[in-house]
Amino acid sequence: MTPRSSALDVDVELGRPGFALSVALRVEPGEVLAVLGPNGSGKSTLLGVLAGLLRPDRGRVVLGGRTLTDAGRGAHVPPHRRGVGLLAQQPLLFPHLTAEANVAFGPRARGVPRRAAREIARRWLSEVDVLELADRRPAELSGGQAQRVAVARALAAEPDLVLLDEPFAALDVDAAPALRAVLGRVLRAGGRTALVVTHDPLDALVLSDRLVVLDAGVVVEAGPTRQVLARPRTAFTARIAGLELVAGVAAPTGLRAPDGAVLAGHREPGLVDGVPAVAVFPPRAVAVHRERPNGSPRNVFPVVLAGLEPRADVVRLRAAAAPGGPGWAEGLSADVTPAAVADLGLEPGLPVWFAVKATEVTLCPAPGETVSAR
Ligand SMILES: Nc1ncnc2c1ncn2[C@@H]1O[C@H](COP(=O)(O)OP(=O)(O)OP(=O)(O)O)[C@@H](O)[C@H]1O
Repeated sequence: MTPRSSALDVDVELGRPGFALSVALRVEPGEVLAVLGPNGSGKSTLLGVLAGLLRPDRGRVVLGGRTLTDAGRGAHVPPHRRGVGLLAQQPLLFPHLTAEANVAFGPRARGVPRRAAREIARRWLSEVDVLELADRRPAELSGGQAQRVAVARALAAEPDLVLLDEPFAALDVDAAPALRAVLGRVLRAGGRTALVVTHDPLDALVLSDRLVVLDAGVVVEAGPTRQVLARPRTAFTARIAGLELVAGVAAPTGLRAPDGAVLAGHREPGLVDGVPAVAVFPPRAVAVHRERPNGSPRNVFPVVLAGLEPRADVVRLRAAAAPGGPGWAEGLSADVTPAAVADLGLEPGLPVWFAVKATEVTLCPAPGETVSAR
């Protein structure tokens, strides 16, 4: 389980009728980069170029100083020699092999003797919490279990770069958060250089240090994940981010914000008290009141309305910090119906209360804070 940390440098162009990918990016050794973007923006095409399944028209892919692709020189290392591990949406395990033999496959292919490969496989199965399933075949595993075995298999091969293609897309809502936590842990512990393609901003938040947003084949935004999602520079990113964020530290009762206020929420598996964390919720989960509400478990805080923007079927309210209220409320949004705006007589400058049900808030670690030194 030697950590492998290689930098990835990509500068490629690939054209198709009606579509052009033109991407330059660098992933630092041990860094996890998320690639977010809508359907057809080129995410899978980029992964295909990195994995060696597609040849770009122009440019280079360099991993840990090795040139994997150089279109100008016609150089192209084939997929299985790249030191690149791909975790696809479907686990793609060998059906006739046990979980253990599936994971041992990579080490065996590298020439590791049988017993040692078996030990490596068992270590990785234990790492992803499925050691007790070592003797089962893929048909005897649930989707979530099979995907854990696939994670173990990808990492046991000691790739210099891990590519994750929507790794939770095929899982049900219960299995996805647990696997997300496991992946976050093993990628970080191993200091892996990784690139994760996803539609889901929550995946990006839990797994990645940095984020790029692709649209129509080009990078439209890039930066530390939390910063990009919390303060999107383009309306496009704001729309896909679609999340409100409060940063703080994980505490037994929730997220402790810098002013000491605690936001209650649903904890992502693996969240450890005392680490930097974020509370995340969609603006539609925020209810607005003229008077302080009582009752069901809610996170309630005073704000001043800074602006009202009509959207498709809602009005987005922008908050400013209220005098004496929490500073972290500055810039938060609430989506309410036009009827609620009229009923409550909402207008800029009005002091109101925002209330968010704890069940609508997700508490997750803020990896960008803990992992990346930059
Ligand atoms: N094999 C192919 N042949 C021709 N065009 C393709 C092929 N695969 C993808 N495309 C086109 O290339 C563009 C980029 O597709 P790509 O699959 O990379 O997008 P994506 O961001 O991964 O989308 P999604 O989120 O839907 O998977 C799209 O216009 C798509 O229609």
